[in-house]
Amino acid sequence: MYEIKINLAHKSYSIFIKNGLIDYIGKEIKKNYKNKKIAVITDINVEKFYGEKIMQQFKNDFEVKMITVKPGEKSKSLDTLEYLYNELLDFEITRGDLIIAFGGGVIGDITGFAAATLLRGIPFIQIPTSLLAQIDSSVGGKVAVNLSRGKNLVGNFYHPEAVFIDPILLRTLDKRFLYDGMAEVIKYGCIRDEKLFKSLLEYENEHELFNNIEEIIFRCCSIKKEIVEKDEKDTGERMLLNFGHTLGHAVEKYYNYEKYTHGEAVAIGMYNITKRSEDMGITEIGTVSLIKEILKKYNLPYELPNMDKSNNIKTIGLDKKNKGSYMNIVLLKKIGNGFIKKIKREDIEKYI
Ligand SMILES: NC(=O)c1ccc[n+]([C@@H]2O[C@H](COP(=O)([O-])OP(=O)(O)OC[C@H]3O[C@@H](n4cnc5c(N)ncnc54)[C@H](O)[C@@H]3O)[C@@H](O)[C@H]2O)c1
Ligand SMILES: O=C(O)C(=O)C[C@@H](O)[C@H](O)[C@H](O)COP(=O)(O)O
Ligand SMILES: [Zn+2]
Repeated sequence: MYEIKINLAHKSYSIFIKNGLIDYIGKEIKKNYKNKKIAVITDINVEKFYGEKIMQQFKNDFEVKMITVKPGEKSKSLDTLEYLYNELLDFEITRGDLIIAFGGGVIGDITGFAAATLLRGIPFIQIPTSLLAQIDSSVGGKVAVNLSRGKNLVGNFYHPEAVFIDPILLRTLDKRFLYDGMAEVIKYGCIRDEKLFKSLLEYENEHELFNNIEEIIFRCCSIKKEIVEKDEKDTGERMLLNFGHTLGHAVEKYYNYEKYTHGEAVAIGMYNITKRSEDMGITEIGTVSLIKEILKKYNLPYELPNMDKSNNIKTIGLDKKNKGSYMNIVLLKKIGNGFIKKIKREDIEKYI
């Protein structure tokens, strides 16, 4: 079993990674939690595959309730949040109990935000089930819901008590969402780890990728740990994790979260901002062609769709990396070497 400890000034917690962990997760949780109510929040797809399995783990030792929402980004909304608050209150949950986020990034983000805010904070655990959630969203404490104006506009930093990752759960993941997660894996390679990037280019097939998935998850979570420990609140280095997201979030929102998944939109964002920065002489020549090659290999889009530019600029105006009249954008010097560039708001058009 891999264990990665996240050490923050105010809290520490562990990420456990092991094939088959789902089969004894109840025992692991029981080591630290007794006599508690547990509310498991999930979506319909994950419930279909693993609902019974997870309930089986808790039903003898805890009073447990499963709360299920519709799958997909549209569920990361204020309406779903209110539904969750009501279900949790019907269960008479208290701050002495436990909430479990059991699903992909959508479930992790909304459950984390509900846990952060209901009764001013209830402890929660992440059991991520999609690749994206296992390598990115379950770690680091960013929790949020979307508003109609944009992504993650209402949120908080609220860390889980622990993260339990079982890569075997990825076997039932739809191929589209496997690649969706690969976009964020590629992101880590771009900003921090040329070796990871190159190995992703070299895998001959999906079988080889799956053979290495536990290590890939470990590597991505380790990079995130290093960055989050230095800059938990996203005021500096953590912004690197937002590579491709300035434009990506605008693309997702422009199509009302229906046309592109988060990872697909981030792929478009990474390619297009790098194309511009390479043209401007900021990024080493050849970088964008490597990004194109890797995105094509993992069935990810890269071309910017024909969108209304002024609408995009308006959405980007709400990006959380903005500070007053300045924006922070994430660019690459080359593969494996990301940096943050401070630009004037009016200059953003040059980069997107
Ligand atoms: N908090 C963060 O740091 C952070 C980081 C990256 C992304 N995010 C957020 O994460 C979200 C995207 O996450 P996602 O890609 O996991 O989307 P998702 O939660 O919608 O999951 C993708 C799909 O896979 C299904 N699924 C999940 N696990 C499965 C399994 N094991 N077997 C079968 N089906 C399964 C889900 O039902 C869903 O249909 C976005 O909202 C994004 O903004 C947050
Ligand atoms: O953990 C981070 O920091 C990230 O930026 C990770 C991103 O992959 C993720 O999509 C995050 O939710 C984006 O955050 P936001 O601050 O741009 O809303
Ligand atoms: Zn992301």
